[in-house]
Amino acid sequence: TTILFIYTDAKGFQEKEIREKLQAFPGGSIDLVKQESGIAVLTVNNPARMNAFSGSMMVELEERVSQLEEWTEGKGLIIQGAAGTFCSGSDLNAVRAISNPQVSPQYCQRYIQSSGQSSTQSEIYPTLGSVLNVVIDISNPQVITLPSVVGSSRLALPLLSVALVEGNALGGGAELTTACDFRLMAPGSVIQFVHKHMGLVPGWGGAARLVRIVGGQNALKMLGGALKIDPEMGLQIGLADGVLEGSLAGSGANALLEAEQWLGCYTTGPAPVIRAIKSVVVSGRELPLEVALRTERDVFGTVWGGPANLQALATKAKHK
Ligand SMILES: CC[C@H](C(=O)O)C(=O)SCCNC(=O)CCNC(=O)[C@H](O)C(C)(C)COP(=O)(O)OP(=O)(O)OC[C@H]1O[C@@H](n2cnc3c(N)ncnc32)[C@H](O)[C@@H]1OP(=O)(O)O
Repeated sequence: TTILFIYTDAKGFQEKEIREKLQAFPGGSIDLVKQESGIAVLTVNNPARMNAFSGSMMVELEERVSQLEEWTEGKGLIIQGAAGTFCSGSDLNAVRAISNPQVSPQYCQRYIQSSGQSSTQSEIYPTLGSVLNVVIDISNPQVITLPSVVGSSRLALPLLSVALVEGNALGGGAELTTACDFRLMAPGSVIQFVHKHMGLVPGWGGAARLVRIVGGQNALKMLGGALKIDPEMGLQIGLADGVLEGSLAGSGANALLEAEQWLGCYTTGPAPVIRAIKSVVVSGRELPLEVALRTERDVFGTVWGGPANLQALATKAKHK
């Protein structure tokens, strides 16, 4: 299965073992609603901790992404946080427990053994990060399966994805926003890579993606200054793709409606065509040119002569 592939492929970790370790830190949920419109909504739901990621939520995220991979009618994905705020990163209670072997000696011992690390406390924290990295990076919301004709491995979900940022996206939450194609910010919202204040750097792939989104100069400033990026600054540096209207924002339902309308501009049309668009753009961005060109030709072959193409030819469309 996909899950098995993910976990066994990643540094030799076994699925069951990793699941058990993460499940030792429960709380919250990752909720998925697939809609008729072809747009799914994924909600990071742990409001008592400002939607921080518990261990069990990591496991659920991977499961939801697998479900999205199997959703062939899907075109778009909105990732939001529950109760008007996005995500405050890792659950600090779990991080503290793992950083202190006296709180959870058995867990730490097993963890250290399986990861081949030594047992000093300073090595335990980054080790947790690498487990989270395995889960987030490989099952990040951009992970896609290219059409089988390409014979390629997973790159990203074949869905156009948006992070709907209300309230705060901090630490790992800021990293999660970068795993989406687009970011929409509500008035008053903040994206902040607080890693420096935690004595850290991003470890979930957030730095590498951030550089691609805003460029090296802006990424250095954002990480170096742990800058609070508001919607205006977000637009200015290209981190935000849009700002929600003040009149609609503030109520979760309205913000979501607005995000759906915004995303609908790009997902209107037949699913195979929208998914093909995502595939050619991701392969163009992520793969070496020669491979990307080959991929594009193959993806083209999946829509050429397809229903949408034939219908367009039959209607003698004018594009003005
Ligand atoms: C740096 C990367 C690293 C990784 O990759 O693993 C991380 O992501 S570490 C986590 C980084 N995030 C933080 O440090 C967030 C810390 N929290 C805050 O700054 C504030 O709580 C804030 C701004 C999110 C919200 O402030 P506000 O005043 O509106 O609410 P409270 O502070 O009263 O928060 C309510 C409640 O939520 C708990 N909380 C918030 N964030 C976390 C978290 N990341 N993990 C666990 N719990 C969290 C907070 O402690 C409060 O709980 P309570 O029991 O009511 O005291």
